[in-house]
Amino acid sequence: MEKTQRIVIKNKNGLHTRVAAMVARQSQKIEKIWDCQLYLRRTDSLEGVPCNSVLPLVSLKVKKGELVEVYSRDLGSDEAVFKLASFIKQTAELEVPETEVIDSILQENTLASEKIFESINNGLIAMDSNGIINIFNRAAEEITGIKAKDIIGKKGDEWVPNFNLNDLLNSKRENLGLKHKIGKKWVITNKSPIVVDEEVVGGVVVFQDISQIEELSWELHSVKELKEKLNNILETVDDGICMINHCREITYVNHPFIKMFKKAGTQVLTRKIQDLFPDEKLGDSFFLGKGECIMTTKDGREFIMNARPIIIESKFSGNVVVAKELTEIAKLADRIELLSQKTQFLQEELAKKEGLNQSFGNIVGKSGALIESLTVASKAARTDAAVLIRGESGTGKEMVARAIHLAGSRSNKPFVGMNCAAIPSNLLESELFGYEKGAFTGAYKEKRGKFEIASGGSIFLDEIGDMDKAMQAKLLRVLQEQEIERIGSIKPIKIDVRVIAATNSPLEEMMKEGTFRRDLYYRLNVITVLLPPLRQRKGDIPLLVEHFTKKISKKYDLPNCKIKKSALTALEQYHFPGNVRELENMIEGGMTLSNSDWITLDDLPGYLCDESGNVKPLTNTFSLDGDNLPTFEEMERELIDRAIKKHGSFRKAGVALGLDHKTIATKVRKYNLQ
Ligand SMILES: Nc1ncnc2c1ncn2[C@@H]1O[C@H](COP(=O)(O)OP(=O)(O)OP(=O)(O)O)[C@@H](O)[C@H]1O
Repeated sequence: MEKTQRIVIKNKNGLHTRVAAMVARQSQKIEKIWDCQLYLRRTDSLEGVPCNSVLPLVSLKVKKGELVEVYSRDLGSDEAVFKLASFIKQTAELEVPETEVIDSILQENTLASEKIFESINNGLIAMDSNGIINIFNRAAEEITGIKAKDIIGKKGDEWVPNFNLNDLLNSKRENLGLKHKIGKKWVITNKSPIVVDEEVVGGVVVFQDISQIEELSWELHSVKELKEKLNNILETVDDGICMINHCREITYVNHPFIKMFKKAGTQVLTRKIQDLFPDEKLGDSFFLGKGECIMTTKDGREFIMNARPIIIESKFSGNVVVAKELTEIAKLADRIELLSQKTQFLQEELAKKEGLNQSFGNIVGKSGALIESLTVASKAARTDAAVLIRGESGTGKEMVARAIHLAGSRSNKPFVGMNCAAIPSNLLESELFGYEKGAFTGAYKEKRGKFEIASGGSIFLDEIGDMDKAMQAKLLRVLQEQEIERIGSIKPIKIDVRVIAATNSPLEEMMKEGTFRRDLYYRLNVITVLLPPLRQRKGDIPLLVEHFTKKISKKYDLPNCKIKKSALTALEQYHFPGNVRELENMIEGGMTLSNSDWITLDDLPGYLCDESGNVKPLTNTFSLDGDNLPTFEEMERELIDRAIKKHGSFRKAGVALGLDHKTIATKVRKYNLQ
C-alpha cells in the first residue's frame, strides 16, 4: 500500500535548487532511519522522482502554490512520509530575502546543466558518495536500455553491470578508455571520482557507444581481406586482366597481361589504354562492354579482348579488360567438341544397350561396334528368320546365338548346338538327322538327330563353313522342305526348328571357289550379325576383366581380385588373336597364379612383354606386306586413329585426311576410338 502526504509548495520560487538540496539531504537521513525510499510527484502524475537527489526534484519544476505528494511504497514508511512532508512545509519558513538572488543563479545553472546532460550523445552517470545515482541522462538510457526513473536514487552497481561503480568510489582513481560490452553494444568508458578536499563525494561515468565504429573496423578488415583474395585470384588466372578508370587510364594490370603483350619493364600504370594498343580501334562501344576486339601482336599471336564496365552505385567508374589468347580458346573448343561427341556417342550407346533384350545382359561390352551387332541380334530374335553370326574364334558367337534363342518365342524349347567342324562329315549326317535301327553296322537302336531334339526350338550350327558340299546339299533340302529323313528311313519327319549358324570362314570367297553353296548361303544368311574382334574394341577390356575376375572367383571360391594398372595396360596393348576366350583364359591363369588379391604383370603370359620385361608396344593390326591384306575398314580405322592421336582434334585430323570434322566424328563413333 502506498503512503501519501499532500503539501502545497509555499516557497517563493517553488521547489528550486536550494530547497531541493535541503529536501534531498533530509530525505537521505529519513530513508536511512526508516529504511525506505521516498518519492515526490505532482498530483496529476502517477510517477514521481526520488526525494534523495537534487536534480530530479528540480526537474519537476514545481512552482509556488502547486500541490505535490510525498509518497513511499515501502512497508512501515508512514512516519517517514509524514516527516519529509512536514520538513518540506517548513522550508518556506526558512527562506530569507537575501538568498533570493543566489537561488535564482543556482536554479538557472542547475537547469542549464540538466539541459546539457540531456543533449549530449555520450552516456552520463553521476552518483553521490554512497553510490546512489543522481544523474542518468538520455544517452545513458538509450545505450543501457535502462530508464532514468528506474535507476535514479538507487545504488547503481546493482543496476548497471560491467561499470563497477563502487570500485570507482573506493579506488579514488580515474579509469579511462575502458572497452566493454553492454548487452549487444560495445562502449568505451571513462570513470572519474569527484574529489573535494581530498574526500570522494561522488563519481562520474561517461561512456560512448562504439558499436558502429567496431562494425566499421570489421568491415574495413573484410574489405582488406577481400582485396587480398582478389589480388591473389587476379595474379593466378591465365587470362590477362587490366583495369582502367573512367578516363581510360590504366589503374591495374596483372602479370599474365604484361606477359601477353610483352610490356614488362614499360610503365603501363596511369597510361591511357589506347596508347598501349595504338594500332587497334578501341571505340566507345568496346568500353560500354558491348563489343569485343581481336588483336594481333607483332609476333603474330591473336588475342580476344573484352571490356566490362565497372558500375558503382549506378555510376560508371571504369572498365575491367580481359584478354585471352585465341590459340588457347581454339584448343578448348576442340576439346569441348571432342567431349560432346563422346557424350553423344555414349548416350546413343547407352540407349541402344538399354533397348536390348535382357537375354543379352550377360554379354559384356559397351563399345559401339559390339552394341550395333547386339542390336541387330536382338531385333533378329523377334523374328524366326535364319541368322548367320560371323566373327573370329572366341568373339562370343555361341553366346549371341543362345541370347537370340532365349530372347525369341522359342525360349522354353531346346537350344541344340552342333559344331560342324568337330565331327567327321560321315558322322555329321547321323548326328543332325538321326538314324533308324539297323541303318548301318552298329545301329543297334534308333537315334534321334539334333534337328529332332531341337524340335520347336533352335539349332546352332557352328563352323558352318567347314561342312562338306554333300552335307551342305542335304542341309539345304532340310531347310527348304522343313522336314528330315532319318538315315535308313524313307519316312519324312516334319520339323519346326529355327536355324542359327556361325562361321569365321570367308563364305563369299568359298562360293566363288565353289566350296560353299550359294543357295545355302542365302538360306542361312537372312540376317547377319557381325561380331568385332576384341582388338577393335579395347575399351571393353577393363569391363571384361572385371566380369571375369568376378566369374572366376565365384567358380573357384577365391577372394575377388583386382588388376594392377600395368597389367591392364599390357592387355590393352595386346592384339588378342583368341579374342574374349583368350582374355578369359589369361585372367583365369592370372588369378590362380597370383599370390595376392591383385593380378600383376608377372601373373600374365610372358609373351605380353619383350625380353627385357617391358610391355610390348601396340603394333599395327595390319600389314600391307604378306598375303593377308587388311580389310578396307581395318585400314580406315587405323588411319583415323593415327590422325586423331597425331593432331589431337577432329578438326585438325579432318584437315590432315581431307575430310570434314563431322565425318571424322562419325568414324570415331563407328570404330569406338577413344
Ligand atoms: N562379350 C562377352 N562377354 C562375356 N563373355 C564373353 C563375351 N564374349 C565371349 N565371352 C566368353 O568367351 C568365351 C568364348 O565365347 P564363345 O564360345 O561364344 O565364342 P565363339 O565365337 O563361339 O568361339 P568359337 O568360334 O571358337 O566357337 C566364352 O567363355 C564366353 O563366355
